[in-house]
Amino acid sequence: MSERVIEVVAGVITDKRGRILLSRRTPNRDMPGLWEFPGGKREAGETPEAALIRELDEELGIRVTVGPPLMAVPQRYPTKRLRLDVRHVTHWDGVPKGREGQALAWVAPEKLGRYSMPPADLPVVAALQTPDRYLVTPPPGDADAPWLQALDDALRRGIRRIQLRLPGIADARQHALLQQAAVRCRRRDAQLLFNGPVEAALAAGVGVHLKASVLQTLAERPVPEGTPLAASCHTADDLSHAARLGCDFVVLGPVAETASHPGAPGIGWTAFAHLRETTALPIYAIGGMSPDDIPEARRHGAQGIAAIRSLWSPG
Ligand SMILES: Nc1nc2c([nH]c(=O)n2[C@H]2C[C@H](O)[C@@H](COP(=O)(O)OP(=O)(O)OP(=O)(O)O)O2)c(=O)[nH]1
Ligand SMILES: [Mg+2]
Repeated sequence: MSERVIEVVAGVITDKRGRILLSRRTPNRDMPGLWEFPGGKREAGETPEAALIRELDEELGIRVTVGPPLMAVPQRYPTKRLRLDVRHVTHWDGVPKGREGQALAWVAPEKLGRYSMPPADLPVVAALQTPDRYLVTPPPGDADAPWLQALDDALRRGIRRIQLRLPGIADARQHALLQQAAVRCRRRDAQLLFNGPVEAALAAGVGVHLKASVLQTLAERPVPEGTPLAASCHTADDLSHAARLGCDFVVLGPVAETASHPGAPGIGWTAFAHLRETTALPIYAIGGMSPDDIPEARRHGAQGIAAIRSLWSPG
């Protein structure tokens, strides 16, 4: 991992209808024909904002106001390493034109998946389409009612992606909680993934979350396309295996020390970003994370954070 990292800055330009502008790479460059967020390489001494303003003028003929960062994706390609720094563009003047002969398309966010994009863009698309928080449930205590109440509270607070994890709970009780959680999530249009037997998840009509140890035993996708599939990853090997199985997203960590594994140090953000480089999967950072960590997670290529405590009973 010695080569220089190429710094690229790109913009999410949104029209009044919420469609996003993509630009098609021309035949004479690398990755020809792929669609991308308009932008380009930062020049020496240039800030990311100045680079984006210059690139969008050169490539599209528009003058932009650069808004907040969406995320930055460290990515390793066969012959280079880059860091794709993606910014929202909050305002622009002029009519975008393909000034370098490139095709342009305005695309509704939910349709971005129909466009072939470079690997570094896949986590960015996921961040535009799916939640920045992935709640992992704690097991219930003696009674189910307070646990179900806490689940409802989390849904009411806006949690829309949940891993049902019930370590140490007997099968019959797990099954009953799965049914009740599935109903509640469906009502709120939230995605539920069961960290447990695949057959039980399929019968309940929910997705599957694979433990790292289970992930490694599988040779192919254990659920049909369309059933959400995620996995817990700790190593580059876990990540490549999850990508081969066709996981929709993964969690990677522990980033920091966590109350569920006291004394086990986290891998830290630098190691997280190095692992992130090796895959195009959308990733949530896990391990001692709270919503306050989302901006830092996004600077290191995560689309957000996964957590038990800070998302289950905040404050
Ligand atoms: N602009 C942009 N580049 C991306 C995206 N995703 C991605 O992997 N890349 C890669 C493709 C290229 O290897 C690199 C950007 O280089 P580029 O060729 O567009 O650079 P540039 O606009 O400065 O053009 P040039 O003067 O170097 O030809 O980043 C993306 O969404 N937008
Ligand atoms: Mg460019």
